[in-house]
Amino acid sequence: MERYLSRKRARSPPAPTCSDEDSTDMKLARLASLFPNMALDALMEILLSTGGCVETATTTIQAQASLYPLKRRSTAGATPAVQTSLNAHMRISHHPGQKRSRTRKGKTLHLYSPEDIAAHTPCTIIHNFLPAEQANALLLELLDESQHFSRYRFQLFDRTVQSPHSASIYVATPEQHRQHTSEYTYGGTYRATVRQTTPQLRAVSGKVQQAVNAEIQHRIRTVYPGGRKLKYQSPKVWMPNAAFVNCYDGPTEAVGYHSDELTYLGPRAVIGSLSLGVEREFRVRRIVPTNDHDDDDAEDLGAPEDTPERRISAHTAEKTSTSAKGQISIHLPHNSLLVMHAEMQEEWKHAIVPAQTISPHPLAGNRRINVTYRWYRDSLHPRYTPRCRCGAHTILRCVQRRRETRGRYMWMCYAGYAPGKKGCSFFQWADFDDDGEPLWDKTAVHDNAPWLENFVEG
Ligand SMILES: O=C(O)CCC(=O)C(=O)O
Ligand SMILES: [Fe+2]
Repeated sequence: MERYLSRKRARSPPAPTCSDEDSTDMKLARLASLFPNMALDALMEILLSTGGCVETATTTIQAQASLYPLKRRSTAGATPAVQTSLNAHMRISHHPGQKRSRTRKGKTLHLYSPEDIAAHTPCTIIHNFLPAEQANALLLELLDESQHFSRYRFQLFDRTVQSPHSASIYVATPEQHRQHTSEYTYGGTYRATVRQTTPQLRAVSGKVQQAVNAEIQHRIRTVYPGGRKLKYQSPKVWMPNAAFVNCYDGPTEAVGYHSDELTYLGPRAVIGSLSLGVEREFRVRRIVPTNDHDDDDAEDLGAPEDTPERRISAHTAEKTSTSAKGQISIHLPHNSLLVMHAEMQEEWKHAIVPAQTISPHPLAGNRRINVTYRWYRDSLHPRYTPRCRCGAHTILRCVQRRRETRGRYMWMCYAGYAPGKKGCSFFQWADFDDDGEPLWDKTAVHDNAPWLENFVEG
Protein backbone atom coordinates (compact mmCIF):
# COMPACT_ATOMS: atom_id res chain seq x y z
CA MET A 1 0.00 0.00 0.00
CA GLU A 2 2.79 2.37 0.95
CA ARG A 3 4.34 1.93 -2.44
CA TYR A 4 1.23 3.04 -4.23
CA LEU A 5 0.37 5.75 -1.77
CA SER A 6 3.81 7.26 -1.82
CA ARG A 7 3.96 7.21 -5.60
CA LYS A 8 0.60 8.79 -5.70
CA ARG A 9 1.63 11.50 -3.25
CA ALA A 10 4.80 12.31 -5.15
CA ARG A 11 2.95 12.79 -8.38
CA SER A 12 1.41 15.95 -9.68
CA PRO A 13 -1.38 16.82 -10.32
CA PRO A 14 -2.61 16.01 -6.83
CA ALA A 15 -4.17 12.65 -5.98
CA PRO A 16 -7.74 12.15 -7.10
CA THR A 17 -10.46 12.63 -4.54
CA CYS A 18 -11.94 9.33 -3.55
CA SER A 19 -15.71 9.10 -3.77
CA ASP A 20 -16.43 6.34 -1.33
CA GLU A 21 -20.13 5.77 -1.69
CA ASP A 22 -20.22 2.33 -3.23
CA SER A 23 -20.02 -1.10 -1.74
CA THR A 24 -16.82 -2.97 -2.49
CA ASP A 25 -18.61 -5.06 -5.10
CA MET A 26 -19.71 -1.94 -6.91
CA LYS A 27 -16.19 -0.56 -6.81
CA LEU A 28 -14.81 -3.77 -8.20
CA ALA A 29 -17.46 -3.80 -10.90
CA ARG A 30 -16.55 -0.22 -11.86
CA LEU A 31 -12.89 -1.15 -12.11
CA ALA A 32 -13.73 -4.28 -14.08
CA SER A 33 -15.68 -2.22 -16.57
CA LEU A 34 -12.77 0.22 -16.93
CA PHE A 35 -10.16 -2.52 -17.33
CA PRO A 36 -11.98 -5.46 -18.90
CA ASN A 37 -8.74 -7.24 -19.77
CA MET A 38 -7.45 -7.40 -16.22
CA ALA A 39 -8.13 -10.36 -13.93
CA LEU A 40 -10.55 -9.65 -11.10
CA ASP A 41 -8.00 -10.88 -8.59
CA ALA A 42 -5.47 -8.32 -9.79
CA LEU A 43 -8.08 -5.55 -9.68
CA MET A 44 -8.98 -6.53 -6.14
CA GLU A 45 -5.36 -6.40 -5.08
CA ILE A 46 -4.94 -2.94 -6.51
CA LEU A 47 -8.16 -1.72 -4.95
CA LEU A 48 -6.87 -3.05 -1.62
CA SER A 49 -3.55 -1.34 -2.10
CA THR A 50 -5.24 2.00 -2.72
CA GLY A 51 -7.36 1.92 0.39
CA GLY A 52 -10.55 1.08 -1.50
CA CYS A 53 -10.49 4.17 -3.70
CA VAL A 54 -11.59 3.46 -7.26
CA GLU A 55 -10.21 6.75 -8.55
CA THR A 56 -6.75 6.12 -7.09
CA ALA A 57 -6.84 2.53 -8.29
CA THR A 58 -7.66 3.76 -11.78
CA THR A 59 -4.80 6.24 -11.93
CA THR A 60 -2.48 3.66 -10.39
CA ILE A 61 -3.33 1.08 -13.04
CA GLN A 62 -2.96 3.63 -15.81
CA ALA A 63 0.39 4.82 -14.48
CA GLN A 64 1.68 1.32 -13.86
CA ALA A 65 0.56 0.07 -17.26
CA SER A 66 3.39 1.95 -18.93
CA LEU A 67 5.94 0.61 -16.43
CA TYR A 68 4.85 -3.03 -16.23
CA PRO A 69 3.10 -4.98 -18.98
CA LEU A 70 -0.23 -6.20 -17.60
CA LYS A 71 0.41 -9.88 -18.13
CA ARG A 72 3.58 -9.77 -16.08
CA ARG A 73 2.06 -7.93 -13.18
CA SER A 74 1.24 -10.68 -10.74
CA THR A 75 -1.10 -10.18 -7.81
CA ALA A 76 1.95 -10.33 -5.55
CA GLY A 77 3.46 -7.41 -7.39
CA ALA A 78 0.39 -5.36 -6.68
CA THR A 79 0.32 -6.04 -2.98
CA PRO A 80 1.32 -3.49 -0.41
CA ALA A 81 5.02 -3.30 0.29
CA VAL A 82 6.14 -4.90 3.52
CA GLN A 83 5.77 -2.22 6.12
CA THR A 84 8.13 -1.43 8.91
CA SER A 85 7.08 -2.24 12.42
CA LEU A 86 5.89 0.72 14.42
CA ASN A 87 7.16 -1.11 17.49
CA ALA A 88 10.59 0.06 16.53
CA HIS A 89 9.47 3.65 16.86
CA MET A 90 7.23 3.55 19.88
CA ARG A 91 7.00 2.01 23.28
CA ILE A 92 3.76 0.21 23.92
CA SER A 93 2.61 -0.17 27.49
CA HIS A 94 0.74 -3.31 28.42
CA HIS A 95 -1.98 -2.02 30.68
CA PRO A 96 -4.92 -4.28 29.90
CA GLY A 97 -7.54 -1.56 30.15
CA GLN A 98 -5.65 0.75 27.85
CA LYS A 99 -7.96 2.26 25.27
CA ARG A 100 -5.73 4.75 23.47
CA SER A 101 -5.50 3.94 19.81
CA ARG A 102 -2.02 3.18 18.57
CA THR A 103 -2.97 3.01 14.95
CA ARG A 104 -2.90 5.87 12.49
CA LYS A 105 -4.63 6.45 9.24
CA GLY A 106 -3.02 4.51 6.43
CA LYS A 107 -0.49 2.88 8.74
CA THR A 108 -0.05 -0.68 9.87
CA LEU A 109 1.00 -1.38 13.42
CA HIS A 110 2.86 -4.68 13.59
CA LEU A 111 2.39 -6.64 16.79
CA TYR A 112 4.24 -9.79 17.79
CA SER A 113 4.09 -10.19 21.56
CA PRO A 114 1.08 -11.71 23.36
CA GLU A 115 0.95 -8.68 25.69
CA ASP A 116 0.75 -6.17 22.85
CA ILE A 117 -1.83 -8.22 21.00
CA ALA A 118 -4.05 -8.56 24.09
CA ALA A 119 -3.75 -4.85 24.86
CA HIS A 120 -4.45 -3.47 21.38
CA THR A 121 -6.70 -5.97 19.63
CA PRO A 122 -9.74 -8.13 20.48
CA CYS A 123 -7.49 -11.19 20.27
CA THR A 124 -5.09 -13.12 22.44
CA ILE A 125 -2.32 -15.39 21.19
CA ILE A 126 -0.52 -18.43 22.58
CA HIS A 127 2.76 -19.19 20.84
CA ASN A 128 4.11 -22.76 20.66
CA PHE A 129 0.66 -23.94 21.57
CA LEU A 130 1.06 -27.68 20.91
CA PRO A 131 4.03 -29.95 21.57
CA ALA A 132 6.19 -29.59 18.44
CA GLU A 133 5.59 -33.18 17.26
CA GLN A 134 1.83 -32.84 17.58
CA ALA A 135 1.79 -29.55 15.64
CA ASN A 136 3.84 -31.17 12.89
CA ALA A 137 1.62 -34.26 12.79
CA LEU A 138 -1.50 -32.09 12.49
CA LEU A 139 0.14 -29.97 9.80
CA LEU A 140 1.09 -33.03 7.74
CA GLU A 141 -2.37 -34.52 8.15
CA LEU A 142 -4.08 -31.31 7.01
CA LEU A 143 -1.66 -30.73 4.12
CA ASP A 144 -2.68 -34.14 2.89
CA GLU A 145 -6.34 -33.27 3.44
CA SER A 146 -5.96 -30.00 1.54
CA GLN A 147 -6.03 -31.84 -1.80
CA HIS A 148 -9.80 -32.18 -1.14
CA PHE A 149 -10.38 -28.51 -0.34
CA SER A 150 -12.35 -26.23 -2.61
CA ARG A 151 -12.63 -22.52 -3.24
CA TYR A 152 -15.73 -20.58 -2.31
CA ARG A 153 -17.61 -19.24 -5.27
CA PHE A 154 -19.87 -16.24 -5.29
CA GLN A 155 -21.78 -14.27 -7.81
CA LEU A 156 -20.62 -10.77 -8.72
CA PHE A 157 -23.15 -9.46 -11.20
CA ASP A 158 -22.69 -11.69 -14.24
CA ARG A 159 -19.45 -13.23 -13.04
CA THR A 160 -18.80 -16.12 -10.67
CA VAL A 161 -15.73 -15.33 -8.61
CA GLN A 162 -13.56 -17.69 -6.57
CA SER A 163 -11.94 -17.10 -3.20
CA PRO A 164 -8.17 -16.68 -3.32
CA HIS A 165 -7.60 -19.65 -0.99
CA SER A 166 -9.12 -23.11 -0.49
CA ALA A 167 -11.00 -24.51 2.49
CA SER A 168 -13.12 -27.29 3.94
CA ILE A 169 -15.34 -27.55 7.01
CA TYR A 170 -14.79 -30.46 9.41
CA VAL A 171 -17.48 -32.00 11.61
CA ALA A 172 -17.51 -34.97 13.98
CA THR A 173 -20.04 -37.51 12.63
CA PRO A 174 -21.75 -38.71 9.43
CA GLU A 175 -25.02 -37.19 10.68
CA GLN A 176 -23.33 -33.82 11.08
CA HIS A 177 -21.81 -34.23 7.66
CA ARG A 178 -25.32 -34.69 6.28
CA GLN A 179 -26.60 -31.63 8.11
CA HIS A 180 -23.71 -29.46 6.96
CA THR A 181 -24.18 -30.35 3.31
CA SER A 182 -27.98 -30.16 3.21
CA GLU A 183 -29.21 -27.95 6.09
CA TYR A 184 -26.56 -25.46 7.14
CA THR A 185 -25.76 -22.81 4.59
CA TYR A 186 -22.86 -20.46 4.33
CA GLY A 187 -23.05 -17.12 2.59
CA GLY A 188 -26.41 -18.06 1.09
CA THR A 189 -25.52 -21.49 -0.25
CA TYR A 190 -24.74 -25.04 0.90
CA ARG A 191 -21.15 -25.98 1.58
CA ALA A 192 -19.23 -27.54 -1.28
CA THR A 193 -16.68 -29.33 0.86
CA VAL A 194 -17.52 -30.88 4.22
CA ARG A 195 -15.34 -33.59 5.74
CA GLN A 196 -15.24 -35.62 8.90
CA THR A 197 -12.67 -34.87 11.55
CA THR A 198 -9.34 -36.55 11.22
CA PRO A 199 -7.44 -38.21 14.11
CA GLN A 200 -5.00 -35.35 14.72
CA LEU A 201 -7.70 -32.70 14.40
CA ARG A 202 -9.76 -34.58 17.00
CA ALA A 203 -6.80 -35.05 19.30
CA VAL A 204 -6.03 -31.32 19.29
CA SER A 205 -9.63 -30.17 19.80
CA GLY A 206 -9.62 -30.84 23.56
CA LYS A 207 -6.53 -28.70 24.05
CA VAL A 208 -8.02 -25.90 21.99
CA GLN A 209 -11.26 -26.09 23.99
CA GLN A 210 -9.42 -25.90 27.28
CA ALA A 211 -7.14 -23.05 26.23
CA VAL A 212 -9.92 -20.98 24.64
CA ASN A 213 -12.10 -21.26 27.75
CA ALA A 214 -9.18 -20.18 29.94
CA GLU A 215 -8.51 -17.22 27.63
CA ILE A 216 -12.19 -16.22 27.67
CA GLN A 217 -12.25 -16.19 31.46
CA HIS A 218 -9.01 -14.23 31.63
CA ARG A 219 -10.33 -11.69 29.14
CA ILE A 220 -13.54 -11.26 31.12
CA ARG A 221 -11.61 -10.71 34.37
CA THR A 222 -9.00 -8.36 32.98
CA VAL A 223 -10.62 -6.41 30.15
CA TYR A 224 -14.42 -6.37 30.20
CA PRO A 225 -16.26 -3.70 32.23
CA GLY A 226 -16.98 -4.86 35.78
CA GLY A 227 -15.17 -8.14 35.11
CA ARG A 228 -18.39 -9.50 33.57
CA LYS A 229 -19.05 -11.19 30.24
CA LEU A 230 -20.37 -8.95 27.47
CA LYS A 231 -24.07 -8.61 26.80
CA TYR A 232 -25.13 -11.41 24.39
CA GLN A 233 -21.97 -13.41 25.08
CA SER A 234 -22.76 -16.98 26.07
CA PRO A 235 -22.06 -17.81 29.73
CA LYS A 236 -21.68 -21.50 28.81
CA VAL A 237 -18.43 -23.40 28.38
CA TRP A 238 -17.17 -22.88 24.82
CA MET A 239 -17.48 -26.25 23.03
CA PRO A 240 -16.32 -26.28 19.40
CA ASN A 241 -18.41 -28.47 17.10
CA ALA A 242 -17.19 -27.31 13.68
CA ALA A 243 -13.76 -26.44 12.32
CA PHE A 244 -13.04 -24.53 9.13
CA VAL A 245 -9.66 -25.48 7.72
CA ASN A 246 -8.09 -23.02 5.27
CA CYS A 247 -5.10 -23.57 3.03
CA TYR A 248 -3.09 -20.63 1.65
CA ASP A 249 -0.84 -22.02 -1.03
CA GLY A 250 1.84 -19.40 -1.61
CA PRO A 251 2.20 -15.72 -0.80
CA THR A 252 -0.62 -14.41 -2.98
CA GLU A 253 -3.32 -16.59 -1.47
CA ALA A 254 -5.32 -14.59 1.01
CA VAL A 255 -8.67 -13.81 2.53
CA GLY A 256 -10.08 -10.29 2.31
CA TYR A 257 -11.36 -8.15 5.15
CA HIS A 258 -14.52 -9.62 6.62
CA SER A 259 -16.30 -10.42 9.85
CA ASP A 260 -17.24 -14.05 10.30
CA GLU A 261 -20.80 -15.01 9.57
CA LEU A 262 -22.79 -15.13 12.82
CA THR A 263 -25.76 -17.15 11.54
CA TYR A 264 -25.12 -20.26 13.66
CA LEU A 265 -22.53 -18.86 16.09
CA GLY A 266 -24.85 -16.16 17.37
CA PRO A 267 -23.85 -12.83 18.83
CA ARG A 268 -20.51 -12.23 20.53
CA ALA A 269 -18.99 -15.42 19.18
CA VAL A 270 -15.54 -16.63 20.20
CA ILE A 271 -13.33 -18.44 17.67
CA GLY A 272 -10.11 -20.39 18.28
CA SER A 273 -7.74 -20.12 15.32
CA LEU A 274 -4.70 -22.39 15.01
CA SER A 275 -1.94 -21.51 12.53
CA LEU A 276 0.41 -24.07 11.03
CA GLY A 277 3.14 -23.88 8.40
CA VAL A 278 4.25 -20.62 6.82
CA GLU A 279 3.96 -17.53 9.02
CA ARG A 280 1.50 -15.00 7.63
CA GLU A 281 0.07 -11.65 8.69
CA PHE A 282 -3.40 -11.51 10.18
CA ARG A 283 -4.66 -7.97 9.87
CA VAL A 284 -7.41 -6.51 12.02
CA ARG A 285 -9.08 -3.15 11.98
CA ARG A 286 -11.79 -1.60 14.02
CA ILE A 287 -15.00 -0.64 12.25
CA VAL A 288 -15.62 3.06 12.63
CA PRO A 289 -19.25 4.18 12.60
CA THR A 290 -20.25 6.69 9.98
CA ASN A 291 -22.92 9.34 9.69
CA ASP A 292 -23.25 8.94 6.00
CA HIS A 293 -26.73 7.45 5.79
CA ASP A 294 -26.70 6.64 2.09
CA ASP A 295 -23.53 4.73 2.54
CA ASP A 296 -24.91 2.93 5.58
CA ASP A 297 -28.01 1.85 3.81
CA ALA A 298 -25.84 0.12 1.28
CA GLU A 299 -24.12 -1.75 4.08
CA ASP A 300 -27.12 -2.54 6.21
CA LEU A 301 -29.60 -3.45 3.56
CA GLY A 302 -27.92 -5.61 1.08
CA ALA A 303 -24.22 -5.21 0.41
CA PRO A 304 -22.54 -8.53 1.07
CA GLU A 305 -20.47 -8.04 4.17
CA ASP A 306 -20.05 -10.99 6.46
CA THR A 307 -20.01 -13.98 4.20
CA PRO A 308 -17.10 -15.96 2.88
CA GLU A 309 -18.11 -14.73 -0.53
CA ARG A 310 -17.63 -11.23 0.72
CA ARG A 311 -14.11 -12.19 1.66
CA ILE A 312 -13.29 -12.36 -1.97
CA SER A 313 -14.50 -8.91 -2.79
CA ALA A 314 -13.56 -7.71 0.68
CA HIS A 315 -10.11 -8.56 -0.49
CA THR A 316 -10.38 -4.94 -1.39
CA ALA A 317 -10.35 -2.32 1.29
CA GLU A 318 -13.24 -1.09 3.33
CA LYS A 319 -14.78 2.31 3.17
CA THR A 320 -12.56 5.21 4.12
CA SER A 321 -14.32 5.65 7.43
CA THR A 322 -13.58 2.06 8.38
CA SER A 323 -9.92 2.28 7.62
CA ALA A 324 -9.47 5.77 9.01
CA LYS A 325 -7.67 4.47 12.07
CA GLY A 326 -5.25 2.23 10.21
CA GLN A 327 -4.82 -1.46 10.78
CA ILE A 328 -2.99 -3.82 13.06
CA SER A 329 -0.93 -6.73 11.83
CA ILE A 330 -0.68 -9.77 14.09
CA HIS A 331 2.07 -12.12 13.00
CA LEU A 332 0.92 -15.74 13.14
CA PRO A 333 3.83 -18.18 13.30
CA HIS A 334 3.58 -21.94 12.98
CA ASN A 335 1.90 -23.54 16.01
CA SER A 336 0.23 -20.43 17.39
CA LEU A 337 -3.33 -20.31 18.73
CA LEU A 338 -5.13 -17.02 18.24
CA VAL A 339 -8.34 -16.49 20.16
CA MET A 340 -10.76 -14.05 18.55
CA HIS A 341 -12.73 -12.82 21.52
CA ALA A 342 -16.37 -11.83 21.85
CA GLU A 343 -15.85 -8.23 20.77
CA MET A 344 -14.19 -9.22 17.50
CA GLN A 345 -16.86 -10.04 14.91
CA GLU A 346 -19.24 -7.18 15.68
CA GLU A 347 -16.68 -4.40 15.96
CA TRP A 348 -13.65 -5.44 13.91
CA LYS A 349 -12.80 -6.92 10.55
CA HIS A 350 -9.95 -9.27 9.82
CA ALA A 351 -7.99 -10.50 6.81
CA ILE A 352 -5.00 -12.56 5.74
CA VAL A 353 -3.29 -10.17 3.37
CA PRO A 354 -1.16 -11.26 0.43
CA ALA A 355 2.51 -11.37 1.39
CA GLN A 356 5.37 -9.96 -0.60
CA THR A 357 7.78 -12.48 0.77
CA ILE A 358 7.38 -15.55 2.94
CA SER A 359 9.83 -17.89 4.62
CA PRO A 360 9.17 -21.44 3.47
CA HIS A 361 8.32 -23.89 6.23
CA PRO A 362 10.35 -27.15 6.38
CA LEU A 363 7.22 -29.32 6.19
CA ALA A 364 4.72 -27.08 4.41
CA GLY A 365 6.89 -25.30 1.85
CA ASN A 366 4.96 -22.17 0.86
CA ARG A 367 1.70 -23.31 2.40
CA ARG A 368 -0.09 -22.13 5.51
CA ILE A 369 -2.84 -24.17 7.14
CA ASN A 370 -5.32 -22.48 9.46
CA VAL A 371 -7.96 -24.17 11.58
CA THR A 372 -10.75 -22.03 13.03
CA TYR A 373 -12.66 -23.91 15.71
CA ARG A 374 -16.24 -22.70 16.04
CA TRP A 375 -19.17 -23.39 18.32
CA TYR A 376 -22.48 -23.57 16.50
CA ARG A 377 -25.30 -22.89 18.95
CA ASP A 378 -28.03 -25.55 19.10
CA SER A 379 -30.61 -22.78 19.36
CA LEU A 380 -29.51 -21.40 15.98
CA HIS A 381 -29.84 -24.66 14.09
CA PRO A 382 -31.13 -24.01 10.53
CA ARG A 383 -34.41 -25.67 11.46
CA TYR A 384 -35.13 -22.55 13.55
CA THR A 385 -33.48 -19.68 11.70
CA PRO A 386 -35.87 -17.60 9.57
CA ARG A 387 -36.39 -18.38 5.90
CA CYS A 388 -36.78 -15.55 3.45
CA ARG A 389 -39.48 -15.04 0.87
CA CYS A 390 -37.38 -16.73 -1.79
CA GLY A 391 -37.25 -19.87 0.37
CA ALA A 392 -33.54 -19.61 1.17
CA HIS A 393 -32.02 -19.58 4.65
CA THR A 394 -31.36 -16.12 5.99
CA ILE A 395 -28.03 -15.10 7.45
CA LEU A 396 -27.43 -13.27 10.72
CA ARG A 397 -25.52 -10.03 10.61
CA CYS A 398 -24.80 -7.18 12.98
CA VAL A 399 -25.16 -3.52 12.00
CA GLN A 400 -21.58 -2.36 12.13
CA ARG A 401 -21.48 1.23 10.90
CA ARG A 402 -24.76 3.03 11.04
CA ARG A 403 -24.74 4.91 14.34
CA GLU A 404 -28.48 4.71 15.08
CA THR A 405 -28.69 0.94 14.85
CA ARG A 406 -25.07 -0.08 15.44
CA GLY A 407 -24.89 -3.34 17.39
CA ARG A 408 -28.37 -4.52 16.40
CA TYR A 409 -28.66 -7.90 14.74
CA MET A 410 -30.67 -8.73 11.64
CA TRP A 411 -31.70 -11.71 9.53
CA MET A 412 -31.21 -11.12 5.82
CA CYS A 413 -31.50 -12.91 2.51
CA TYR A 414 -28.14 -13.65 0.91
CA ALA A 415 -29.18 -16.03 -1.81
CA GLY A 416 -28.44 -13.36 -4.41
CA TYR A 417 -24.72 -13.81 -3.82
CA ALA A 418 -24.75 -17.57 -4.39
CA PRO A 419 -24.01 -18.68 -7.97
CA GLY A 420 -27.13 -19.68 -9.85
CA LYS A 421 -29.57 -18.33 -7.25
CA LYS A 422 -31.87 -15.34 -7.08
CA GLY A 423 -32.28 -13.57 -3.77
CA CYS A 424 -35.05 -11.44 -2.33
CA SER A 425 -34.87 -8.37 -0.11
CA PHE A 426 -35.94 -10.17 3.07
CA PHE A 427 -34.94 -8.33 6.25
CA GLN A 428 -35.98 -8.87 9.88
CA TRP A 429 -34.45 -7.59 13.12
CA ALA A 430 -33.03 -10.36 15.29
CA ASP A 431 -33.59 -10.27 19.05
CA PHE A 432 -31.58 -12.12 21.67
CA ASP A 433 -31.58 -12.42 25.44
CA ASP A 434 -28.58 -11.28 27.48
CA ASP A 435 -26.87 -14.62 26.88
CA GLY A 436 -27.29 -14.36 23.11
CA GLU A 437 -30.08 -16.93 22.86
CA PRO A 438 -32.69 -16.12 20.19
CA LEU A 439 -36.00 -14.83 21.48
CA TRP A 440 -38.20 -17.01 19.38
CA ASP A 441 -40.46 -19.83 20.45
CA LYS A 442 -38.14 -21.80 22.71
CA THR A 443 -40.34 -24.89 22.91
CA ALA A 444 -39.46 -25.58 19.30
CA VAL A 445 -35.78 -25.51 20.18
CA HIS A 446 -36.14 -28.33 22.70
CA ASP A 447 -37.39 -31.02 20.37
CA ASN A 448 -35.62 -34.35 19.88
CA ALA A 449 -33.75 -33.62 16.69
CA PRO A 450 -30.01 -34.45 16.79
CA TRP A 451 -27.69 -31.61 17.77
CA LEU A 452 -24.18 -31.05 16.59
CA GLU A 453 -21.79 -32.96 18.79
CA ASN A 454 -18.80 -31.43 20.42
CA PHE A 455 -15.51 -32.53 18.83
CA VAL A 456 -13.88 -33.42 22.06
CA GLU A 457 -13.90 -37.10 22.87
CA GLY A 458 -15.01 -38.52 26.21
O1 LIG B 1 -6.53 -17.91 8.04
C1 LIG B 1 -6.83 -17.25 9.03
O2 LIG B 1 -6.05 -17.06 9.97
C2 LIG B 1 -8.18 -16.60 9.12
C3 LIG B 1 -9.26 -17.33 8.40
C4 LIG B 1 -10.57 -16.66 8.54
O3 LIG B 1 -10.67 -15.49 8.79
C5 LIG B 1 -11.79 -17.45 8.40
O4 LIG B 1 -11.74 -18.66 8.12
O5 LIG B 1 -12.86 -16.88 8.60
FE1 LIG C 1 -12.69 -15.00 9.40
